[in-house]
Amino acid sequence: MAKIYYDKDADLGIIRKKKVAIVGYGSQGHAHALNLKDSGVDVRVGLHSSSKSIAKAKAAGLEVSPVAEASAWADVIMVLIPDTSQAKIYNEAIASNLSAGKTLMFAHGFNIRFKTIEPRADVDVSMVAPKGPGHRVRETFEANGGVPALIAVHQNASGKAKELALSYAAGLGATRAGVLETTFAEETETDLFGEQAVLCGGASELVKAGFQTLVDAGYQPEIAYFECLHELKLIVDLMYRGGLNYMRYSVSDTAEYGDYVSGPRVINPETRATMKKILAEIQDGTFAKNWIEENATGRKSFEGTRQKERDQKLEVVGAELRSMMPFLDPVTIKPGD
Ligand SMILES: NC(=O)C1=CN([C@@H]2O[C@H](COP(=O)(O)OP(=O)(O)OC[C@H]3O[C@@H](n4cnc5c(N)ncnc54)[C@H](OP(=O)(O)O)[C@@H]3O)[C@@H](O)[C@H]2O)C=CC1
Ligand SMILES: CC[C@](O)(C(C)=O)C(=O)O
Ligand SMILES: [Mg+2]
Ligand SMILES: [Mg+2]
Repeated sequence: MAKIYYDKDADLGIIRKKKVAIVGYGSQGHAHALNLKDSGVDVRVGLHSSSKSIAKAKAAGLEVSPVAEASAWADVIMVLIPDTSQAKIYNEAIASNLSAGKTLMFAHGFNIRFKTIEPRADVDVSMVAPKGPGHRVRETFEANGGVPALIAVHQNASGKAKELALSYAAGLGATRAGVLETTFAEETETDLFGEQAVLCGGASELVKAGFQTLVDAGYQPEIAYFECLHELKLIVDLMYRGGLNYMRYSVSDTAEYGDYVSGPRVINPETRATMKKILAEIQDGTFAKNWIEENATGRKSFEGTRQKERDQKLEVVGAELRSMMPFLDPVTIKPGD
């Protein structure tokens, strides 16, 4: 049985007595910094001098310092820059400011699991990993809710690493939803698998393949967009509230019958075997090695794919349709974002 912690299990007073450096002000960074600040925690954001996030963080009322300075000032250092930049920044600006008794924290176990960061033994190393995108971590907190999170302790020099991680999770709003205890290895492997096979890779390819099948068969792209992307959110919202059972209760019996007979033909034994292979490549370090190598050699393949994906017909049609639905608060991703 998973060990799950809620508000009543966490002491917010622990993190309120600490100085917390949030390194990075992107998707997770802005959410952690602002939620903790709103929870009464003494927060400072650490960014490099040419960072385009400095202005945003200052405009939100946060104090900003270079990463080394923020790390020297802090008792707790949360690393929230991209996974493949963390080892370099850790070696250049954090390690020498990480003295005995301090706490180093992560929101994903990648660099500890794959040993690209190996902190000194006399510091605590822990993780609070939200199970949701950073912008949702902030929005849900502002609506008095929370996004669930995983906590783990890699080094417990003080003997109090878990209590501090739980307190941090409370400041973030995660104990309102549930905080599950895990290890760095379990978080890293399940998170990478989930985003690749289901949440990002699996869902995107499913949407693209459905859209393309309809368009190739001569149906209107706008109808294909509404059918395969827009309505997906409405369906997933039902799952979010009541699981597959509530979704199947709400859709027609015709849709439910189609779900049972056709779903297993899309996600078939071959797809399941591929999922196992993807998991094995995460576990044996192949995925991490390839991703680190891609970054070290200039991200050519990644950037090329990103551009192609951004320009595809599904995105062009979708942007047009969303612009007619201001109530969705549509977002346009521009080059450089
Ligand atoms: N995205 C998410 O929702 C989730 C992320 N995580 C984990 O959280 C961590 C942070 O991810 P995420 O929030 O997506 O990161 P982002 O890509 O959003 O981080 C961007 C921030 O990092 C700064 N940054 C980028 N490169 C460097 C660098 N080389 N040196 C210093 N600062 C840099 C950027 O500064 P600049 O202003 O210069 O751009 C910006 O402030 C990762 O470990 C990730 O796995 C965990 C759960 C969900
Ligand atoms: C699903 C992607 C994620 O793991 C997340 C938002 O939880 C990430 O790495 O961004
Ligand atoms: Mg995740
Ligand atoms: Mg992830």
